[in-house]
Amino acid sequence: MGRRAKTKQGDPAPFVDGPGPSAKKLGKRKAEDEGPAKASVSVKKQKADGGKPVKGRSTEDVNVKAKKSKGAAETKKSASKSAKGKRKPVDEAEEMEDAAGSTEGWEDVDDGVDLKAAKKSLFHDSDDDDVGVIGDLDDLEMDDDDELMDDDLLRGNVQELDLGSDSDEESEPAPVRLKGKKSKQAARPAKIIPTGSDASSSNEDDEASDDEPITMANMEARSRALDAKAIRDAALDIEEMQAAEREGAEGDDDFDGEEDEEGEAEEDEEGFSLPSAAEREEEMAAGGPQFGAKGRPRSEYVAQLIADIANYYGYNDFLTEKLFQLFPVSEAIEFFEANEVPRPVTIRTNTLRTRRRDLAQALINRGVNLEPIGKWTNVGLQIFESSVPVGATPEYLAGHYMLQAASSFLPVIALGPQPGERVLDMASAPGGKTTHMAALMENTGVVFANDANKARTKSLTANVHRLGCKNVVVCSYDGREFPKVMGGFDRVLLDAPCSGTGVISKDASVKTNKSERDFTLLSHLQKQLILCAIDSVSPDSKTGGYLVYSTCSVTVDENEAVVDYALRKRPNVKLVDTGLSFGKPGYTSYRGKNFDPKVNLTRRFYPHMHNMDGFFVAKFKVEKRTKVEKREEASVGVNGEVLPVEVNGERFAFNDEEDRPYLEESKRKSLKAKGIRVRPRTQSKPTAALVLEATA
Ligand SMILES: C[S@@+](CC[C@H](N)C(=O)[O-])C[C@H]1O[C@@H](n2cnc3c(N)ncnc32)[C@H](O)[C@@H]1O
Repeated sequence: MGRRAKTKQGDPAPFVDGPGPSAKKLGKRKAEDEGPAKASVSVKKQKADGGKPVKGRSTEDVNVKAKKSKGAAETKKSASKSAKGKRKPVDEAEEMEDAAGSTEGWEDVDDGVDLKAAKKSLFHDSDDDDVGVIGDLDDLEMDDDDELMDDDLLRGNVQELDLGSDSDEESEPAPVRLKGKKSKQAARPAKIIPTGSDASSSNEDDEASDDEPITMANMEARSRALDAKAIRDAALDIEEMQAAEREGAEGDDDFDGEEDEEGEAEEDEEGFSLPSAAEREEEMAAGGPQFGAKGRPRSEYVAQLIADIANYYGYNDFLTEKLFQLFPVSEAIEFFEANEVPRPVTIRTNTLRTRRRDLAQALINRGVNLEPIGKWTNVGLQIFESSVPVGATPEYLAGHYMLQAASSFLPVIALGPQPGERVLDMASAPGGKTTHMAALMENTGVVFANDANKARTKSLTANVHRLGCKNVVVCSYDGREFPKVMGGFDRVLLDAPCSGTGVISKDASVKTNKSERDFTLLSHLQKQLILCAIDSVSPDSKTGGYLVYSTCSVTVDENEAVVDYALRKRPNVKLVDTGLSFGKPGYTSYRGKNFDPKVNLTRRFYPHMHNMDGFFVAKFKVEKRTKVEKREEASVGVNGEVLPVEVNGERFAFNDEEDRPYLEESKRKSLKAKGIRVRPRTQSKPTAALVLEATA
């Protein structure tokens, strides 16, 4: 059983503008980043807390606790703030601005607003009649970050949510209600939160907990702490081995068994003896240097660590390895750990209905404790605590805001739709990004909001109405039918169906229900969709000619590999800068596979680094095709074409015959979703016939 099943989640950490995590803690990758926030997570810190986050306690609190021994006074101050009731958000926002020496990020709040007069309203019992997601997920069980925010969050107190259970899409939505005054979130620190991998604080706590006698009450916690320590130690072992390997490679000249003047092998301070030439020969004969216990190669340690992570966090082995491979060892642990912590609750101001400062004031008046998300968005607000259900306030019902993950703002910001344009949102339900685009376009031009899953277009339509978008046309086609259905768009957003490995903190089922085949099929679908998306963009557009491809997944097969594939298949497109001020550059090479160097213009976002859902954004400019360009003909239809795909770095082509049942099943579901009657499985027709039926 995974760790999630054993623990309740703590409260989310805030987004904090500023430099990314220190190089010391997260290595070079992090030092380069200037993310807006840092997830405050750590296996080490959890050890001090018995190996699990305490319910109702934020990660900041965990860190505050870490500091307690050093600064009890500071913590008391926070606690007294909390005891007095809700904090004064704007005062605190001002404090933060002062600290940052800037007023950006809160620029649209009236300075003179008397927020002390803010009063609490009671909406605890209001029913949210917003339309939740109805019906099944699409064929490939797409994960949908926005939906989880705007629909799933409506089903209960976010802090009480059992994130380990599958969301029930049919269930009656319940209003979101964050914790009220009692929430320990009020004690959160206002600055960048030190990572839990802070060795000094962790050690203090380690010692304290080890000294305690073992009792029935603390036994379980201690056991979890030991598990966490084992994983951490294994990670450190592997890092040491990697360092030793690197040193070995670099210092080969010094490491050839040369003896010093006395004829003895060099010894380090701890009495380590370098192997003699004979020993090394023996070692090489046995298959190369062995680390750790004699006869145990590094790969065994890595395999053991992966198995431990899978067991501890409750992932299947395949996905654990896939995710583990994305990062250096210690960062991988941070990633897995961050997936155990909910991301901050965020809302997007609907500028078609209100301004952020007015919305902020209205919500503050209702007892909501909030702040701007960061300088990179002028419409986002982060909710820290609320005495009212934020999914059922009058402002929510009147469409003044959308409950939306911060990461979901990114592709729309990158796309930058302009007033008067013609835009396609190829996979749009439940409409978080569609409604954002409609607002940026000031309700002018037209947004075609498409989704293959007809059932999901109901929540899309409901959101379009609630937010007052008048320039949206909802339609339901398989995205691969574009541009045949319609083309010539100024801009296209393909927020592709994906595995959801970036939103594991919201949907823990991803940990166990994704297999290698899922990733192969998803990558295949994404490649088909991206070519159709490219072909739907008008290269003649006077104002645009752009495509943004995004996913809420962190795997390379669903991101860089898809982008690279599109670049190879469509010589008339090029990658351009996303315009996003933070995020890690995409991989240009991964596990022996090299991508187009321009893939470094794409951006990756991580829970452990940016305190937002894992996300990927790529922006393309579509240009006219020239005659000289020899278009590598892509097989993008739905009738079982051969497409090269990557699985674990290896290329192979789809076998039409083998895949036919999957393709047919997929088509069948798609037709059913459109309300078209399909024959029972036993009498299913060949795929080609099904396609004809679909287009008839
Ligand atoms: C990540 S979600 C989209 C979230 C949406 N963009 C938003 O911001 O609210 C992916 C969507 O793709 C849809 N989908 C799956 N396969 C599709 C296809 N072949 N064509 C079009 N849409 C598809 C799913 O029904 C799902 O709603």
